[in-house]
Amino acid sequence: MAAQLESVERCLEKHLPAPELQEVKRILYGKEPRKLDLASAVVKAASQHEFELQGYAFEAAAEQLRQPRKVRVGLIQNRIPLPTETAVTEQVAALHKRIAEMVEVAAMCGVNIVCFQEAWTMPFAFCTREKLPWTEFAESAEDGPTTRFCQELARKHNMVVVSPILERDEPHGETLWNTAVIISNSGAVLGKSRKTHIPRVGDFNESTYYMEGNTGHRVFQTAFGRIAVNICYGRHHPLNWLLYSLNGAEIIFNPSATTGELSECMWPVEARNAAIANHCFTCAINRVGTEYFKNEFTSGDGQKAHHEFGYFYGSSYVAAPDGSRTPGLSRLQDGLLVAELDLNLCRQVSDKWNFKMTGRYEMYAEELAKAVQQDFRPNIIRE
Ligand SMILES: NC(=O)NCCC(=O)O
Repeated sequence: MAAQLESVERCLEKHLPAPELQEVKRILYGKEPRKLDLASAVVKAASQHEFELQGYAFEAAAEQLRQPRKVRVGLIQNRIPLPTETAVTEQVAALHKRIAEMVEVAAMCGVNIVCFQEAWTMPFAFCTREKLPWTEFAESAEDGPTTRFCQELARKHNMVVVSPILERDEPHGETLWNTAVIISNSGAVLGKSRKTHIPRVGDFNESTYYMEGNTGHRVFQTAFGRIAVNICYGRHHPLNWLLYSLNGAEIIFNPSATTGELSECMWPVEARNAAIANHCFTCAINRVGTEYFKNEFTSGDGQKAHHEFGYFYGSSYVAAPDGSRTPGLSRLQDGLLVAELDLNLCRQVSDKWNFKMTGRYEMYAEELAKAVQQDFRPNIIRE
């Protein structure tokens, strides 16, 4: 039943009278980003390929010494096109095909940096705790078929591609990782960023498959700005966002896979709060739909075994450092969200709110260093 709601914003638009709607939007979403005027050919292409297309621009004040630094990001959310029982190579090929057609439209919209959802080349099968065939979806981040596919996209469209995959690290004992590969608009692999925090909640049994990432909080200098990737569960960890920001990230992508019962009330808050707290843009992406697995699995909660692990509610959005945000993409269908970001807004908001100056990092560092010691005792004053 809940899965039938298209989006919170559509619901508000449908039911609130115009003046109240404007006021509710102002309070809930902040300054409304301008709607992008997308060419009719683009709108038609999206509709032909049966996905939603939305476009917005976040503007910054004009400055005397700096030109506007406008970059267009594209967030892609999608269902898995084939049943999970289909041969691995067929599933991957179908996903490549789907993403290629969506990226084609992103290119028509002038997108400079595109990011896909977490583990985009596969069903989110970690709930099953089975190894085969799911581990067969793992690929080399440096030269696997998906990275080569994304390199072609990057070259063809002069676009930076953020490609979150299940990585098989051959030189290190063929270990598995949850990794985002960052491909420059030149087509070169700029590097990779591994998921820092592995969930231990509900059916997200990912710790059965891979370890906490060891790539730290690296930031990638691209032709269009400095970007970082905070994969899914990392969004619950404010220090994770902070460290990408301390390393200079202007845009932090959060490719995710998360379900309604578990996290939907947290979704609109976390990435948006990170944009505010760190004076940067954040881009939250979630997959869509219900994925069915042939073999039943249990959730270790005494309930009956089941074949699905919940509804992935889409709702991808972009948040800006001034607290404003785009509406979410649909909860129900594939979608491309295009957002034009003037990166000058990051410093403008920083100069206004000064969190990087008012933050007491030395004090936090000192107290954290004590808190992780074995002999630590909480600093509680008692009568
Ligand atoms: N993929 C993933 O880390 N999901 C965990 C659930 C959540 O963070 O909402």
